[in-house]
Amino acid sequence: MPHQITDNSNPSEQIKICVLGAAGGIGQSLSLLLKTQIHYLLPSHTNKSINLSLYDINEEVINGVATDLSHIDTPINMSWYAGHSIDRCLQDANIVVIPAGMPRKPGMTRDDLFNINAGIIKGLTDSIYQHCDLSKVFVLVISNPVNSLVPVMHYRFKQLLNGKTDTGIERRIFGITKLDIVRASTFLKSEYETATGQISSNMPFVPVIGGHSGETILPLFSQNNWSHVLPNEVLQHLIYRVQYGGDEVVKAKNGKGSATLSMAHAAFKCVQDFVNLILGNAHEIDSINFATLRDFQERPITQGAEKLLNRIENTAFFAIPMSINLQGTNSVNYNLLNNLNAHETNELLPLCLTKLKKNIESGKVFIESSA
Ligand SMILES: NC(=O)c1ccc[n+]([C@@H]2O[C@H](COP(=O)([O-])OP(=O)(O)OC[C@H]3O[C@@H](n4cnc5c(N)ncnc54)[C@H](O)[C@@H]3O)[C@@H](O)[C@H]2O)c1
Ligand SMILES: O=C(O)C[C@H](O)C(=O)O
Repeated sequence: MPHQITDNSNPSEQIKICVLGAAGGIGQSLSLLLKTQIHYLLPSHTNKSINLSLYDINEEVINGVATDLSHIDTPINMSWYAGHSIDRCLQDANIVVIPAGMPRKPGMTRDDLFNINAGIIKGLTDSIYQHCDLSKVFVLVISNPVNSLVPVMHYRFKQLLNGKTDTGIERRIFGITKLDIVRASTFLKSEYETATGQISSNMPFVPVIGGHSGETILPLFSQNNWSHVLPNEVLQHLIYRVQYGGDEVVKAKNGKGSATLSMAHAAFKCVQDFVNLILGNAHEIDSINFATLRDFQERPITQGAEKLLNRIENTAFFAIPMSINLQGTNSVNYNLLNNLNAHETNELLPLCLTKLKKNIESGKVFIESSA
């Protein structure tokens, strides 16, 4: 190792996507999607190319997986690395996606993964700090517990940067919570079709805000008309299913890990957005990600939601619709807070915020006490 295949392109015309933990369940499936699909975003006449750069600590598996992927006939350049070669993997990266870390087994919570995965994320943050251009790279964290590991990365960067804020990296670190949105959409469609007897070829969009664990996951079914035909007990069941969808998969896999295929699909959707942004296909993308809200938000909000907004901002990290440009989060769209129903406002949100704050604090304390 390391390996590089057919890469004759000029680095300035190249978009480099790194997957750290590429030999794992999510890493392999995501890398397959990227190798087979991501070039469709390239305009037909372009001098730009996409380079997929894979890394894992498991040298044997990454070597096999990447060699296999490298035979696929798409115009995606590939390179792969293991062990100490992470520097070459990360050099010139535009997007770093991180599914590195332990998955759950039945009986475990995501918080039970904290000790081992926080150490992994701290180490990878140090590598990104050393080898990436912090004024351009986007970092997308998949590893669990997302609610604590995004703060681990955020506060580790703060520590390493020692007061310097000129790179703006804090605006370009995101936790991927897209799987909750994917699940909310899938489960709502199924309940809607059962309730109405109507089959639809469309998928309903349900914003899911908050965090990515149990009651910190806040699906806003009130925001989609399809849910309005459902009886209250079905809605309550839907909320529970989205909040504990991860457990459903962990139980079904019976000790062989957690969601990998649906997660790879969700991560691929996110990466597509960022590639579109970097290619200039979009000047700004709107998406829901788990990120810090402090320090940079605009406040296009009506009076009614002001109290809610303060509670969310005090939590410091939260998944909510945001507009992102090449510099990172540009503005946070708080408008949907004006339309929450009473149950979402008075019961679900307070529970979410209480638990989320604790998870965020764990990440912060981990970095402060391991300086
Ligand atoms: N955000 C979400 O919605 C979501 C969904 C599903 C799973 N996850 C999480 O994603 C993580 C990965 O899940 P998985 O099923 O792919 O696990 P996995 O065990 O199959 O793969 C993890 C990979 O990470 C690698 N790895 C470990 N330490 C590393 C390091 N320091 N650098 C590089 N690679 C390293 C391992 O060698 C392995 O190949 C878990 O923490 C899981 O809980 C998150
Ligand atoms: O549940 C898990 O541990 C994995 C992931 O967070 C999920 O929601 O499927």
